[in-house]
Amino acid sequence: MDGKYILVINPGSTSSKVALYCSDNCVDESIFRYTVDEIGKYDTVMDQIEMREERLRTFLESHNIYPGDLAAVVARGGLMKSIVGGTYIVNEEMVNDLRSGTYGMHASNLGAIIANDIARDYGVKAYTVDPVVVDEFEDLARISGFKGIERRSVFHALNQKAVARKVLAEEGMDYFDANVIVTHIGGGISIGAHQSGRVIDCVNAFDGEGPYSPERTGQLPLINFAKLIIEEQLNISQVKSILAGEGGMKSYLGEIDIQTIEQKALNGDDEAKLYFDGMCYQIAKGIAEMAAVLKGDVDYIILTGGVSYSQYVVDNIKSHVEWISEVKVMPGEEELLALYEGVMRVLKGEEVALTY
Ligand SMILES: Nc1ncnc2c1ncn2[C@@H]1O[C@H](COP(=O)(O)OP(=O)(O)O)[C@@H](O)[C@H]1O
Ligand SMILES: CCCC(=O)OP(=O)(O)O
Repeated sequence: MDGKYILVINPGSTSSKVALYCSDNCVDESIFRYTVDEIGKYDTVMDQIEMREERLRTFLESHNIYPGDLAAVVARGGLMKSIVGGTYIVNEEMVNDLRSGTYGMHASNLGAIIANDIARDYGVKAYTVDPVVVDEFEDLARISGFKGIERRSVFHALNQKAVARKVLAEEGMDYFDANVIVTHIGGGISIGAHQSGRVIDCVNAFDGEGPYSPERTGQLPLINFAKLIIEEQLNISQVKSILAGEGGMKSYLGEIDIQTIEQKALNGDDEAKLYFDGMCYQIAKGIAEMAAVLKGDVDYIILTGGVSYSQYVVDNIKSHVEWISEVKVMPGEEELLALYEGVMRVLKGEEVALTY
C-alpha cells in the first residue's frame, strides 16, 4: 500500500470535492463548484455522473495516476437504507439502491457509484464511510405524528461526527462523554443532537424538516403545500424536486450561492436580507429544538458547512442561541479527511469493512 494513492470523492449538491492522499499526506485537494445553470442542465442527479466523473478522471491524470497507482477509492455515501456508522465496501446492492433512488435522490448518491466505476477501472475496491443515512435515533425521535409515516435520520453524518470529535478534542473532551449540537449549513442544512457519541435525533436535511436552505424548503405549512400539490396536479418527482432542489433561497431569490446572496443583503437589497435573515432565524429555531432533545445539557453548539464561513450568519445565529451554550465555529467540512481516515482504518486492519 505504501507509495500508492487513495482517491477521496465527495459529491455535494452544489460541488464535487476531491482529494488525493499518499502515505498519510494530502497530495492535493480541489473543489469543483457548479452554478445553478450548470446543474440545471441535467434532468436527474444520475444524469450528472458522466460530467462529474470526467472531472475526476482529468484530476487523476493531471497527477499522473494510472492503473496500479491507486490503493482504493472512497466516497461519501448517499441515501440508501438506514445503517449503523462505519466503513462499507461498495457492493452491487448499494449501487442499485443509490442509482434507483429508492431511499431518495441526492448528489451524495453519486459518490459510491462514481467511486465504484473508477475503482473498477483502476483494479481496486471502492468504499464509503458514515453515509448520510447513519441512524442512531432513539425510538421517540422516529414518531412523526401520523401512523405509517416515520421520521428518519438523514444528516451530514460524516462531517458532523468529524467536527464534533475535533472541537471536543481541542477542548480536552471525549466525543463519547460530551453532548453537542452540530449544525451543518451547506446546500442542505442538518442539525444533530449528539449525546455521548450518538446522534439521538436530528433536524433532517432532506425530508422537508427544519430550516430552509439554499435549495431546500425545510418544513412547510402542510395544508398549503397539500393545496398546491392538488391545484398544480404535481407528481411525486415534482414534489420531491420542490422540497429538495427548487426550494429555499432558490425559490425566493433564484440563487443558491450564499456568498452572492450575502453580498446583496449587505449592500441594500432588502429582499435578499429578509430571506438571508429568515434562514438564520429558522436555523436557530432548529438548534433550540435539539437543545430540548438534550434537556439543555449541551456542552457546545458547533456551526460547520460552507455557509459557516459567513461571519454574518454566525453572528446572527449566535444572537439567538448563545443562551443555550458556547458556540464554536468550524467552517467548511472535514469530510475528505474523515473519508480517508475511515478507509485507512480498514486498509490497516484496525477495523473490519462492513457489508451493506
Ligand atoms: N465565505 C463564504 N461565505 C458565505 N457563504 C459561503 C462561503 N464559502 C462558501 N459559502 C457557501 O456555502 C455553500 C456551500 O456549502 P457546502 O457545505 O460546500 O455545500 P454542499 O457540500 O452542500 O455543496 C454555498 O452556498 C456557498 O455560497
Ligand atoms: C442528504 C443529506 C446531506 C446533504 O444535505 O448534503 P448537501 O448539503 O451536500 O446537499
